[in-house]
Amino acid sequence: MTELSFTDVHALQILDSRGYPTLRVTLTSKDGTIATASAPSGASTGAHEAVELRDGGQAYSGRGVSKAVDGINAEIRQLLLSQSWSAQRGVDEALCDLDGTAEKSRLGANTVVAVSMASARAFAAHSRHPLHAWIAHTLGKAERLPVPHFNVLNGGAHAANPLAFQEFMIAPTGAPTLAEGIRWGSEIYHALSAKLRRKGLSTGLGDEGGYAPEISRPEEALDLITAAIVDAGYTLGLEGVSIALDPAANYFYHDGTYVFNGRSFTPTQMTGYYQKLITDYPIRSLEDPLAEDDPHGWPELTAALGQRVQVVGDDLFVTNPDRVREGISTGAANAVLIKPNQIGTVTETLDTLSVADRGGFAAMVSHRSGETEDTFVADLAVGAGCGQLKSGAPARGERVAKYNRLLEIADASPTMPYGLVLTEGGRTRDA
Ligand SMILES: O=C(O)[C@@H](CO)OP(=O)(O)O
Ligand SMILES: [Mg+2]
Repeated sequence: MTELSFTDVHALQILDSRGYPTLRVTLTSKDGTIATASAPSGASTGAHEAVELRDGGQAYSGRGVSKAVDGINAEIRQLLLSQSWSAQRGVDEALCDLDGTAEKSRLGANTVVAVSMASARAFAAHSRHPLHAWIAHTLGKAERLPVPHFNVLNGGAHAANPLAFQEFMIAPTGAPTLAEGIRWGSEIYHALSAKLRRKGLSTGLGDEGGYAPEISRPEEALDLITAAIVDAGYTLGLEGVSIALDPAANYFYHDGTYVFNGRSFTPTQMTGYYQKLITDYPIRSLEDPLAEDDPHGWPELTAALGQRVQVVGDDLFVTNPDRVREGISTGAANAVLIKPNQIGTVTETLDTLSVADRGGFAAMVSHRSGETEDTFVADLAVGAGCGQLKSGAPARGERVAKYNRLLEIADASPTMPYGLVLTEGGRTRDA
């Protein structure tokens, strides 16, 4: 393949799904392709994530990104136009060098990730492959349509209700095809709305499009969701519809104790609490069940529950290959959440996927709570072959953009397999 030459680089400030400023970049190549990408933004961020650049020097999403946009239109433009490029890794390494900080704070992770994703699209187009196929080829993996994990009930930092747990997801693990799975998800989402209305509960939405009723106990949320699954005519469990939780436990962890619903739990008691939840409900995945600063709790929880459920590190690993490597050696979890903007470049994201794969960890690709219409993560999930994507509710444009992109890929590739990749014990694994 000939080298890729960029002829123009241009960024502008746009809005994200929460109505906060973010940025979009467009790269024009000599071969005539135009590649764009937009930066998403998290609300419940891990302490070790790469850092966004916002005007006024504060990490508050309400601030503008004009400095970040200027950085792309000046410094980064100059860098990308200064030579031709043989591979994505070269572009990403040059971006990291230009930034010069460990956490990408000078140019900003929002800047770097948008340029990196747009560049990956340019390389894919240059090689005449769809983005997902280019990713699979770069990783040496077989493509697979992921099980969509629909976040149908929101709490924590994503909603104004008193529910401490952040995300309650339904996963059509037993659906025969992606299209069927997406239909199941939408039917259950609407059954849940009807159920909430019958109970006089609000159907107002949280940041990811899930309902945010005024409830506080996780069990209440799980009772509503399992009832909605049954109301919609589906069975509970891996052969039907399973549940995945993201408690995002950082947000209710204070001085070594987990506090919610007027009760306090030690890390060991939290493991006992989750044990009961996974016994009582068809839960297959627990993301951030404990806080990022609870190094002893994680291995203990994974040893106790890891044969029965997927234990996913999000804030714990922040898509960082070194942190995942450490987690593999300590047995802190058995899976990693993958969000490109947590680490900053596509190459580092793919490196994290490879580290996880070699260490026997599963992976789930994820959107952020502040999103745009960019669908990069849909292609990433397919190309990684990891079998799982979470992109919020089956409603709201920025969330369904990803699910609709999956449907488009499925339509163009009728023989591509769909579903989780499971070990004999029923745990998720990479393909
Ligand atoms: O915690 C999470 O997994 C994410 C996405 O759902 O939320 P945020 O983007 O706010 O970090
Ligand atoms: Mg999370």
